[in-house]
Amino acid sequence: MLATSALELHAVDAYYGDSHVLQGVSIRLGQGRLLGLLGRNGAGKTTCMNVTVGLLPPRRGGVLVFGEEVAKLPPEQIARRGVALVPQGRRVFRSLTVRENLVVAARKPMSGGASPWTLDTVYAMFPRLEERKVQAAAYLSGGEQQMLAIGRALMSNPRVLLMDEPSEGLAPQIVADVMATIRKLKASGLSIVLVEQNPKLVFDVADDIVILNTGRVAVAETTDKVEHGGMDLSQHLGVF
Ligand SMILES: Nc1ncnc2c1ncn2[C@@H]1O[C@H](COP(=O)(O)OP(=O)(O)OP(=O)(O)O)[C@@H](O)[C@H]1O
Repeated sequence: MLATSALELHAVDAYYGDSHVLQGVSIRLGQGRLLGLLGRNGAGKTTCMNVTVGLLPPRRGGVLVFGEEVAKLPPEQIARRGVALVPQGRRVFRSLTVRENLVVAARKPMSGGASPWTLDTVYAMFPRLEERKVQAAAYLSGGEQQMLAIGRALMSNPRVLLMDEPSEGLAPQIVADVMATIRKLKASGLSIVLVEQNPKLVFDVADDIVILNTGRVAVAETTDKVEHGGMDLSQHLGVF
């Protein structure tokens, strides 16, 4: 029998108004694994994140967090169960200081979770944030804002971390830093979904890959199979 998944979307149908955006989407994230969620612009990746955190309740289907059904719960209740989102575009609180951004997100870990993240451990991971702790987030560079968005999610001591295009708009060296951070988080045992446009970035860190194409799962395989299995990915991802 399979071990309980960290996260499972089961036959999810989701709509924006009349627009049927996710059509029977099933995704399984194993505990301690990193799943790369790929797909072209508009494929439905962010919508999967919104469904998972309760911002867009699915019309049909289930969302299970460590085996517990959460699809009908409000976002706050889902966050309490240990799901944190690093949203696309960072969305830090621009008028708050770095420290305030982190403190407002603090939450005790669920019992049995990994060792707790605190201001000190977040600053140890991102020394740059400590250097800039009294600055308003609006004055941070894009890379620093991404560190802050990740640090803020960690302050909630999640069991499942969702990252929506964390490399977007960043210079290559900063992207490399973000990917190194993601590797460390995976090594700490966190279960992670990494949404990306760039398959090469994902192939480097992911255990498993799901590719969405116009709201449906087109591919769900191990990274090794996707990368070396001779699949034709161009129909789902374009040229890369
Ligand atoms: N708030 C909304 N209202 C109506 N339609 C939306 C809304 N947000 C997204 N959509 C539509 O839903 C579909 C899926 O969008 P989604 O943002 O999930 O895609 P994505 O794969 O994350 O793409 P991107 O890489 O551009 O972020 C698209 O057709 C998009 O136009």
